[in-house]
Amino acid sequence: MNLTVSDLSVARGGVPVLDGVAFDLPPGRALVLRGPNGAGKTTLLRTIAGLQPAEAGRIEGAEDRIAYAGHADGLKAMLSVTENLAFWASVFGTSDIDAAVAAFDLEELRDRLAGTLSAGQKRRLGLARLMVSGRPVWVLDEPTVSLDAASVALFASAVRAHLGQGGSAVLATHIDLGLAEAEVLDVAAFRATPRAAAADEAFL
Ligand SMILES: Nc1ncnc2c1ncn2[C@@H]1O[C@H](COP(=O)(O)OP(=O)(O)OP(=O)(O)O)[C@@H](O)[C@H]1O
Repeated sequence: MNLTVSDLSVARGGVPVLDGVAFDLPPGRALVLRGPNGAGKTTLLRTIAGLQPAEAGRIEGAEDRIAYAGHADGLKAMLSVTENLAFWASVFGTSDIDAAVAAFDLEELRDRLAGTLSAGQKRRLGLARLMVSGRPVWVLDEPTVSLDAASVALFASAVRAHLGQGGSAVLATHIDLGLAEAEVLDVAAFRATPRAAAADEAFL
């Protein structure tokens, strides 16, 4: 099933950010969002993930199919690495955490409390959660922040494996992950024009 976005308008804090966003993402493909700081990548990803409503337009193929990883890792500090992943496996109704532990090189950290991990280790654990979710569409906002070169390579391999298994991914990233099969969407092309009516109201 494709993730299809049509004529989508998104806003942040009541201010229009993007208008007319459209793409069609089939299984096995990745879409990389580009654009300068403040262009609207996070706002678009949050809307696709269902964390905020769209102003207009349609999103098809998203419901119950998305695993979202945003700026916050969303970890439980007082649970171990294994317990965090087991918790998420129970939330998503899956059971296998071993593949995610191996893919993100977490074996030696299994019994460590998440709160005691380094920033990059926390990020690896947060990303490992994507695999545990079993969800086909990964929506990722700057997933490589805090990762060293080796961890970026692990992450890129995990995304490639996910695509190879028929998954898909929409991700905002400023670095090249070497995903040859990825398409690029520059969100700056969809910049919303300010609504004149809203500005006029200040002078009524
Ligand atoms: N919590 C908020 N409340 C109001 N406006 C916000 C909020 N967060 C972001 N914005 C504004 O919304 C617009 C889009 O921001 P967004 O975070 O989506 O951009 P981005 O492309 O992800 O940027 P970056 O590359 O810096 O992460 C910007 O003008 C920003 O200042």
